[in-house]
Amino acid sequence: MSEIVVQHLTKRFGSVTALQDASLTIGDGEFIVLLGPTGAGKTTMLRLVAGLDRPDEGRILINGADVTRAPPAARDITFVFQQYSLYPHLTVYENLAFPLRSPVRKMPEAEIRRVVQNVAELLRIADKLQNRATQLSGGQMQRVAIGRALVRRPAIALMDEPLSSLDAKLRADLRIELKRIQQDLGETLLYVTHDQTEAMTLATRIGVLRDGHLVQVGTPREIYENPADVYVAGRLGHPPINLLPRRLFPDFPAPGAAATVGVRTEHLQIAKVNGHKGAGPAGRVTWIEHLGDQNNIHVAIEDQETVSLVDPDTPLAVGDLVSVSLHRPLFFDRAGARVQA
Ligand SMILES: Nc1ncnc2c1ncn2[C@@H]1O[C@H](COP(=O)(O)OP(=O)(O)OP(=O)(O)O)[C@@H](O)[C@H]1O
Repeated sequence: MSEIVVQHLTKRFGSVTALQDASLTIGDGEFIVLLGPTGAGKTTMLRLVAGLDRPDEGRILINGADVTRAPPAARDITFVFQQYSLYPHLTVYENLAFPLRSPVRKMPEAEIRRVVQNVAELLRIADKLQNRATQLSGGQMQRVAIGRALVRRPAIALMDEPLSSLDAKLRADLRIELKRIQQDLGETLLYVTHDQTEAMTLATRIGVLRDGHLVQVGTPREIYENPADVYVAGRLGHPPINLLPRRLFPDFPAPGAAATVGVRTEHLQIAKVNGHKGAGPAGRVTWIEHLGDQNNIHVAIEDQETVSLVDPDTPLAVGDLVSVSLHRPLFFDRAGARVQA
């Protein structure tokens, strides 16, 4: 069992506050993804949990023990970085066996063989065990790096954009495998990315960071459907959520404080109107993107550009007049905070 508690962590670098009062509890077997743009504080949080940096304020507990001042080696953690960090002169087998060979563990060689074989099979690199690390492809190397982090069953494995240096196809394959392995092993993970697809598909919970603040923590579905503010709403969804002034929808019931209406592309529904205007505000089709399985229809409502996701068979052309209807809109006040309907 593992539980990692991060309490009120603050880290400053000179005049920059990289992390401000961040608190998070990571339960056993959770896959927590920290999501945010560059400079948001994701790596800082990871490095503090790893013990590579010391916080200015706050505490870190791993399984009840306060490790805030403990060096990395004294914490029950492993990490994987963006760049492969294998021992190039060793074979894949030796790379995987290395973390198990610590003098403290005294693991018998037969047991090491069994564990390494098992992880190699999970990672689908069992046929590469005798290869040197340098004889592997990028994807295989990163597989081994992930295997090496998981092989000794740490309290928590920390991963900083481990898939970002791989090409898109490999990244998608390894993403699925990483999730499968994490589930099979019941591993606890803290994972940093700025890729929303990784966050949505890997995480049991996502922590959204902005300017050093952990602004919301929730399941991918909670973050997508129930964002705390305009910023979080804009982090997930591709194309991004439509953010429109309230005045465009005078007939739509909305809370008094609502200044902005947020509508996801799949919830902005449009219908062609012929001559007479339909219900709701009218818009004009300005651009059509054909994606194969769906079309992104760009619609101008007055001076506002919006995007609607429609079935590719819908007969629409640039210049068409459409009526616009909103489903499950989100409301935000002037400051961008969520206002409940
Ligand atoms: N060692 C350092 N010295 C000075 N400033 C730092 C240091 N490490 C991080 N920072 C600053 O702290 C802030 C947060 O950085 P951090 O690396 O945690 O962001 P990030 O969300 O991981 O970004 P990225 O996606 O680019 O890795 C940034 O403004 C960064 O410039």
